[in-house]
Amino acid sequence: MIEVLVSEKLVVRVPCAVIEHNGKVLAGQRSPALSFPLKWEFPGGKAEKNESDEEALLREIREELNVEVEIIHKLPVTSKDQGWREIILVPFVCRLNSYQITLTEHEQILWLKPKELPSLDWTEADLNVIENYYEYLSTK
Ligand SMILES: Nc1nc2c([nH]c(=O)n2[C@@H]2O[C@H](COP(=O)(O)OP(=O)(O)OP(=O)(O)O)[C@@H](O)[C@H]2O)c(=O)[nH]1
Repeated sequence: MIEVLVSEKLVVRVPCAVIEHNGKVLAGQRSPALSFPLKWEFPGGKAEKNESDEEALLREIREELNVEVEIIHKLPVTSKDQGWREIILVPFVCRLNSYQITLTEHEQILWLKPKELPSLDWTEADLNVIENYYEYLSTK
């Protein structure tokens, strides 16, 4: 009999923020020292145990950008199989509540008009987020 070992895949839930300000959206470039070096992403990060998506998002944004944001809309959850793990992105459209951004993790940030977003080299999972954001904008 052939035995097949089916290992459980790690599933990582990552709330992230599409932060709007003055008609533009914030994109963050990952550090060259991290996984997916220099790829662009929406700021956020892995939720900790017993933390809601919203709590994790607000904490990550404080940690990464040192600003407060307000959640205004939840976009559809999107997932990406990365081989050894599955990333579940939980995106929220947010507005900035404080304006002095201090970067603690990202290489750089850019403020782009929504239509300019596809010009960057995003992590694969984010392409769905951008599509869903456009869908949201079209219904506003
Ligand atoms: N914050 C954020 N993470 C994203 C996005 N898209 C995407 O694939 N990810 C992935 O989700 C994971 C989020 O992890 P994290 O921000 O908490 O910490 P990290 O970079 O050290 O993670 P890692 O070392 O596990 O890859 C990263 O692997 C990141 O590449 C996104 O738009 N925003």
